[in-house]
Amino acid sequence: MMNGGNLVDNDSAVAGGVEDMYGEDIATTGQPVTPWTVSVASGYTLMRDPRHNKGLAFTERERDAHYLRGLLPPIVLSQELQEKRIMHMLRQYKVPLQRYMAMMDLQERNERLFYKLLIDNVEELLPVVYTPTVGEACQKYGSIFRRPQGLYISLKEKGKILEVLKNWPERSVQVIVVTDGERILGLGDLGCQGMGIPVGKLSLYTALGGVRPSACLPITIDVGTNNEKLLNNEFYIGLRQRRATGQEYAELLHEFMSAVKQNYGEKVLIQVIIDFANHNAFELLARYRSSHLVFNDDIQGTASVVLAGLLAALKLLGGTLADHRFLFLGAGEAGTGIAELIALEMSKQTGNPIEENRKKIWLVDSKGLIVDSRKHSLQHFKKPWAHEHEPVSKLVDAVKAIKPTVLIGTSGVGKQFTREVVEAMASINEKPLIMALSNPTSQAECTAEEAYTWSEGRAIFASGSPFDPFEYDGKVFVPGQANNAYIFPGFGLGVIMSGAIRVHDDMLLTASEALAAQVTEEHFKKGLIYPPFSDIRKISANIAAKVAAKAYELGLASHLPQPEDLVKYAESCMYSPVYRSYR
Ligand SMILES: NC(=O)C1=CN([C@@H]2O[C@H](COP(=O)(O)OP(=O)(O)OC[C@H]3O[C@@H](n4cnc5c(N)ncnc54)[C@H](OP(=O)(O)O)[C@@H]3O)[C@@H](O)[C@H]2O)C=CC1
Ligand SMILES: CC(=O)C(=O)O
Ligand SMILES: [Mg+2]
Repeated sequence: MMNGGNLVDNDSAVAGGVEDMYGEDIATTGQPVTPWTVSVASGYTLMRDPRHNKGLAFTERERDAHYLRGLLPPIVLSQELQEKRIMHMLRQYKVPLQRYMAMMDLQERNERLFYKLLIDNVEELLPVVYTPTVGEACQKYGSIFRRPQGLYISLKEKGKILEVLKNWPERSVQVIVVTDGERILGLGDLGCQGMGIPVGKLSLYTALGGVRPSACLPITIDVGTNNEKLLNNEFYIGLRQRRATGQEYAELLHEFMSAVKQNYGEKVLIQVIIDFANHNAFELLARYRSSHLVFNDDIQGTASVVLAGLLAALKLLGGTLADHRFLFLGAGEAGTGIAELIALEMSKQTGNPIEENRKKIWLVDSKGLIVDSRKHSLQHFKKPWAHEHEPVSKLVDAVKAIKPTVLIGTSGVGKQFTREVVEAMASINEKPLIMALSNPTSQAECTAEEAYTWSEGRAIFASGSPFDPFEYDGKVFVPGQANNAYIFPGFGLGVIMSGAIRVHDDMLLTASEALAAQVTEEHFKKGLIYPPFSDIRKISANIAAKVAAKAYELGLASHLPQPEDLVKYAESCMYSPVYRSYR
């Protein structure tokens, strides 16, 4: 059964006013089509339809009109009271995974109530549906699995991916978030169980960026896993084989990318690539960025959010971006992605060639500082960062040698910013800027408490997963959360509302500036370099407006004419979870 509302995609209308929504008319007699039927839900079916269910909030009139009498207890609750009741219930759970499961159950039961909770209680619930709890949920996905969410495309579907896409009940998809599960947060290869990440990210596209839930499609591509524990786990939900690589992998991914374009068209559909291992992630982005509307959240989204934090932090640190020296622990997707965007912004600001700016940025990988003598054996994305220097193997020695003003952790390995490292940063800088970006919390390079204590309260600190405020020497420090969740929802909305056909680096830079502009004096006083998530819908509308404006300026926007007030337009496009009345 199809849900009502939002079924009509005007672009697919055929002559004569008949809409060929399901491709039945254009299909030849030899091509299989899906026999969709559309019906109006009522009674028990209506209550079991998460998109339309209101539970006890169905009004007396709706109960009469929709055959619900007797199926519900007599009381009628407001959505606000339902929200209060469920928040109360959630707070009873002491185990984060129980909260996660309760939230997933709610999403499956009553979608609008799920989003109302998430929007109204974003700071409390973000750590539940997103990092860190989503990490644990992925690790245990096989055991906690109830109803499947999203689309699973495995090697078994090779040659049939277009048909699989047609099984998805929504026709007006605007954002696809896809993972192959090989690098889930800093937890490594979780194979098919990585599905929790696209599901979680897309719930943020809706809650934080206002993209309609029906327009969001989470996908996991299952090419096997090299995680022995999962392969030997009887509850594992994915293909029980080692990962396909090389041509077999490339062919499946190519079929997927082509099928998506064929099924949905290239206009106004952003394919967001997340948590792939870096060797595939860079390759996919390079291969498809000129033919598809692709966005790699770990490379591009992370870069944009960190640059925003740096631009804001300059108000506390002083100087321009080019006056600072940057050292990264971790030279993968996140590390090199951020480094490149910083260098690009420096070029925009100073007019210096990007090669010059790169020299202010140093990276350490698992083998030590990236230096010119290692160039021949480096992966291609590390080569631009191989500067002249003698080899240095330990991070603390790299800190002492490079004397960075900013230290950024993107290693996926916890506890790497030791006391020695933080103290070295604090001895070089009055206000050391330390970002421990690795997720989930267990993988953070250091905790907020460690950063503040070891720097004697002088560090400016932000982390990928949230930390509670910490009191040191009578002062309360509020750690910021440097997470791409600040950027991707608003960025996606900006792309969708402008009908941008490609993602351009200038759109990332403008998103950073838009986010940095939302940090106020009041936030700086608390040591924050990001605005609070509680303002995220307003922040996302601003990011969306700036991204859309840039798309129009670059000639990449296809929704014409350009709306006059893009912030207002962004706000008007945003999904609201408030219940609708049923006739
Ligand atoms: N806060 C946020 O918004 C985001 C956070 N992240 C987090 O960043 C982390 C890394 O992600 P990503 O860049 O995609 O991963 P990658 O696998 O692409 O990169 C990891 C890098 O860390 C290096 N590394 C691993 N172990 C060590 C070590 N012990 N010492 C020094 N370097 C080490 C690796 O070295 P080598 O190359 O030699 O193997 C590699 O260069 C993850 O934990 C992820 O959760 C990612 C995206 C967004
Ligand atoms: C936040 C995110 O995208 C990651 O940790 O991979
Ligand atoms: Mg990620």
